[in-house]
Parts: sequence; structure tokens; C-alpha cells
Amino acid sequence: SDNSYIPITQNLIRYYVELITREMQRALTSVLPTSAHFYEPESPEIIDAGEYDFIIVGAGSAGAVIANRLTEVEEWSVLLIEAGDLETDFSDIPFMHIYLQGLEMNWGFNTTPQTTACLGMWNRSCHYPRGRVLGGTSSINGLAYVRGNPLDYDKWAALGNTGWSYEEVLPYFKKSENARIQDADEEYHGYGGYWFVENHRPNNAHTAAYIQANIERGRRVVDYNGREQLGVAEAQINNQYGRRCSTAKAFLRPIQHRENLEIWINSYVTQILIDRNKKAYGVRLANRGQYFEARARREVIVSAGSIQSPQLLMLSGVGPADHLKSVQIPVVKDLPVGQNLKDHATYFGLYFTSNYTEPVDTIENYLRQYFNEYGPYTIALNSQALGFYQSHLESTPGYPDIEFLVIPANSSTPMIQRALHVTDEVYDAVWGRVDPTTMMCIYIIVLHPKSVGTITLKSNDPYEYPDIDPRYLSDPYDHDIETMYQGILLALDLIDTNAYRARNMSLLYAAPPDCRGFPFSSRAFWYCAMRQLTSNLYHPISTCRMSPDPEEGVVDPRLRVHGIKNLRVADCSIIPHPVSGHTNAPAVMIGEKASDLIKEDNLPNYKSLINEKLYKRHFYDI
Ligand SMILES: Cc1cc2nc3c(=O)[nH]c(=O)nc-3n(C[C@H](O)[C@H](O)[C@H](O)COP(=O)(O)OP(=O)(O)OC[C@H]3O[C@@H](n4cnc5c(N)ncnc54)[C@H](O)[C@@H]3O)c2cc1C
Repeated sequence: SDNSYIPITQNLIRYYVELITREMQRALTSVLPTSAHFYEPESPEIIDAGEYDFIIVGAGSAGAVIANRLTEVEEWSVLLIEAGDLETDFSDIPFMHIYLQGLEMNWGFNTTPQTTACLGMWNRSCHYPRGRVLGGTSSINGLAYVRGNPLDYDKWAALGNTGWSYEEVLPYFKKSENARIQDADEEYHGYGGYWFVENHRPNNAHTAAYIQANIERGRRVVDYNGREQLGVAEAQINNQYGRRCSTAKAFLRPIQHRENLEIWINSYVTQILIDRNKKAYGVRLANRGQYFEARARREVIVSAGSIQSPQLLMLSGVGPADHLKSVQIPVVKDLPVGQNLKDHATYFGLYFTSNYTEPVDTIENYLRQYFNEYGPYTIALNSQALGFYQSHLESTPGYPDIEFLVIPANSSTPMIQRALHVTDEVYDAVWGRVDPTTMMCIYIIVLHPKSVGTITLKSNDPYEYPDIDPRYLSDPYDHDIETMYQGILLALDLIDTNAYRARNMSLLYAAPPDCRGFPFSSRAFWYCAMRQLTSNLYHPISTCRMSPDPEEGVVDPRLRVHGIKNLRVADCSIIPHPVSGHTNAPAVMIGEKASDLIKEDNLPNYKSLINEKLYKRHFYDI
């Protein structure tokens, strides 16, 4: 909704102040579940939930889009099943995104203990947040709208995935988008879609300095979703009038009246039902202490995300035969499910001090700004700028291998320790030295990691969380850690500019205890620090990888599971090669494209319904 229609009364402010105080406190203290057993019904009795044309598992970034597009066909009935509950007024506030990681909207996964990264985290294990709520991870994420580089999608196509080149996917990015951004390369954006993209206002002084420092170094200010990506930019974010625009808000709310759509929330799917002819015909799910089975006349579409789509396939007998046998699951189809896990390894420990102090205001005033669509509450972690860089390790023209996410003053909160699971010792040694009002932090992101991890089952119990073993920074030739190190050098070089010198920006002495034996800021020191404080940017992909070859992948380029009829996977798990960006925009694009593939395969004479009119700017009111 447009905030400007809401009268900003004292009662409204009081309601929000109480909400924020309560939810922040809960996030800092609540204990997240370690399994999904709370869904488990006591009785094994199964209730018939009827028949639908399509069943979609997971109302996340991709699933919500698919539910919308399939119910455009009036004669089709669609059941959308989501394990989580509804979004809240609290989750709508972009600034609160980090606190959502401490609440029940987060599944609360953790990696297995690691040996090459996450060493400064509790039990050497990184936290692995994922959305358990309508809108999925788009309802708890950091809101950055970053599609990646055209060459990423051309690589997908070059791997044999016909139909996924940049030229072929760009129309789907534009189809979903409703851009309200400045200085955009307009032909690359959509202006009539469901999903809002905005800039944040006003900018923090550190953001301006960052842009200026890069200009001094000869870099350009770009629309990173447009003509060229190398360079720096103000963030484009999925806000709608300053509020979080999750895919639930964008794609489900406007169509909730459609009679051919049923949405079941708080419903946990435990199995995809596959018959003897290897045809998927429905799902079993647990809802409010009861088992149900729903049948699909046409297809089951799994959009449960990169962790739980592979989990669900494996629980249903689709996965690596040896692994399934080891957990006593009868093998329906031997496929490399859960293999090839990749993620954007990110260094979280690079802090700088400055002579600039960002003023701190009251919650009430921040809220007044929020209701008027501006100010710190309208952005996650106050993170207003990003940069895309190419180190000497990447030679393809125009193709970045490093991203910076600039986190300026007033974004460090005690929640960071809980969100990253940093040990007390490391937290005190690093964040204990950070003055939130003056600091700047740069997250260093490896865009094309070579390290490969896995998702496996711990047992055949559908309620047990899977094993997530990402193995960050583990590739045999140290490509990932060296790329990250090059990113740190780039950041240190940037500080040595007039723009930053004017702010007296300098590297914070912050050494994790295990790295104190190395000279501060030496190469050996950074290598040590990176292994301590590298976690993920929460962008897991490739666990149900798309490939025409069933030896290499799980779904074909039409997203059909190899060897199983009437079953598709459509979410980030199908991404065959990491994008030079973030994963929410690609997930939505995948949802759009999957919907068209499904329509093509199920409607006679269907031609892609992409309507050029949708891309044209129809208003511009910022
Ligand atoms: C903290 C955080 C910050 C991030 N920041 C950004 C960002 O700034 N920009 C960006 O582009 N990306 C960001 N991402 C990543 C991005 O949001 C995700 O990659 C994307 O949302 C994934 O979409 P998806 O459709 O693959 O899965 P999801 O959106 O995770 O959807 C999966 C859905 O399936 C449901 N589900 C799972 N299992 C079952 C089951 N058995 N039964 C029923 N339902 C089930 C889940 O509850 C969930 O709703 C961030 C992620 C996190 C965690």
C-alpha cells in the first residue's frame, strides 16, 4: 500500500514502537528450532485434500510468482503450499531484516562444522538463514535487487540450457519489474510489473564518499542491472513506497481474490507422491497436527528453495542412489540432487573508522520518516551502495569477480553476533572495537566461487534438518580465498583517496584472536582472518542443477526432473552457474520463465504471453 494514505497518529507510532521493541528483544533472545518436528502430527491418519491442476510447494521468491502466473489461466486450479505463516508489520520494515534472523520466520539452519571458513563462529559452523514465511526468503532478505551479468546467463545457455541466454531471460526480468529508480538504463527495466524496485533516500555521507573515491580511481557510476555492470552504484532495492516488497506482497496480495488459487500456510510438505510409472501425482503434507494428501492432475512444482527442494526430492526417492540407500530411502531415480552446492562466500570483518559521526535519532522520528517513505528504516543495514570489480584473476572483458557491499555508519547492532553466530571472543576482538556511529564496513563477496559443497539427508525422517556442508574457501587452488584477498586489497587502495582521506577513513585494528600471531594487515593475517570471518551471502544455488545431461543435473532446461513425469523444480536450486549478483531477482525471473514453460507444455497453441506493453514506463513519480 502507499504509506502516504496512512494518517500518522500517536497511536500508530505507539503501536510500532512497542512492536519494534518487543520483536528486537525476542530476536536477540529466542531459541530457533533445530528440526521441523514441531510440524509432526501425532496421528498417521491421512485426510484427502482434493485434486488440483497444479500443486506448488513453497511460496517463496519463485513459488509466489508461479502461483500468480498459473492462475491467470482461469480454468486451472492451483494449490500453493507454504510451511511458514504470514509476514508482519515488523518484517515489512527493511531496517529490521537482520532481526528476522532471530525469529520464527527463519528456518534457522546451520552448516556442518567447517574446516576452511566459519572458524570464528559458534562450533565452527555458519548460520544459514532461510525464509519460513509467505514470500519465503524474499520476506527476510536484504532487499538488494541485483540481477547479475549478461555473461552469467550466456554461460547457463552454453552449458546446454537452451532458452536461458541473457537475451532470452531479460524479458522475464523486465516482465516482473515495476522500476521507480533514477538514472536507469531504461531499456533494461520494466515499468508495469508487480514487483517494485526503488532507490533509498537520503544517502548516508559514507555512500557519497564511496562513489567519489571510486570515481577518483577511474571507475564509473553505472546502472548495474543495465548496460554495463563494472563500476559502482547506489543500491536498487525491492521496496514499495519504502516498505519491503516481498514476492508475497508483490505477486500474491493483488490476486488473492482469484477463485482458482488456494494458499495453505503453516503446511509442511513431507513427500512428493510418485507412482510406479515414475509419475508425480501429488504431495503429502502436515498441517495443524494432521496429515493431508493433495493430488495434482497436471504437475507438481517444487519451489522450496536451494536447501529444501533437494531435501524433498531425496525424501521422495529422487537423489544420489548410494546416499538414498545409506538412509534407507527406496531409490526412484538416481540423480545428483544436493550435489554442487555453491554460494557467494563473503568476508564480514573489514571495518574502517572515520571522523564523520552519523547522527542517531529516536525510534519515533525514524518511524515518521518510514511512514513518509524515506530514512534509515527504509533500508536493510543502511547499505546504500555496491560496487563490481574485476581483479587480475578474471580476464573476461566487463565481467566482475568481486562485489563490495558498503555498510555505512549506524548499521552495526548487537544482532550481528547472533545473525553470524560469531563467538564471544571474536566478537569482542572485532565488533568490540567498532563505534557504530562513525564506522564503515565493506563486505567482500566472491562472485564466482569454485568451492563446491553438498546438501545431504541425516536420515529418512522428513522433519530432520538436512546437512548443509558448503565448504567455503576450500577449492584446491585457493581461487576463492585469493579472489577475496584481492578484494581486500582493492578496498584498502580505495581508502587511499582524497574522498576518504577527507573523512580520515582508516582501517580498524580488529584482529580475531587466532590471527594475532601474524603482522596486522599482512597477507598471512588476511588469509587467517578470512577463514575466521567468512560466511555466506545467503545465496545457495545449484543443488537441483539444470542441465540437459542427467549425469550432470537434476532438471532439464524446461525444469522437468529428469526421468520423472509431471514434476518440475523452479527456484534458485536450478541455477547452473553462479550469478555476478544476488539471487532474489534471478529467483523471480526463474518463476516467470517456469510459468511460461508450464503454459507452453500444458496449453495447446500457447505462445509466450510476454506483452511488450508491460515493459514500457507508465509512470515515474519519484
Ligand atoms: C538474510 C538474507 C539476506 C539476503 N539478501 C538478499 C538480497 O539483498 N538480495 C538478493 O537478491 N538476495 C538476497 N538473499 C537471497 C534471496 O533472497 C534468495 O536467494 C531467494 O529468496 C531464494 O528464492 P527461492 O524461491 O529459491 O527460495 P525461498 O524464497 O527460500 O522459498 C522457499 C519457500 O519454500 C518453503 N518451504 C521449504 N520447504 C517446505 C516444505 N517442505 N513444505 C512447504 N514449504 C516449504 C519455505 O518456507 C520458503 O517460503 C538473502 C537471503 C538471506 C537469507
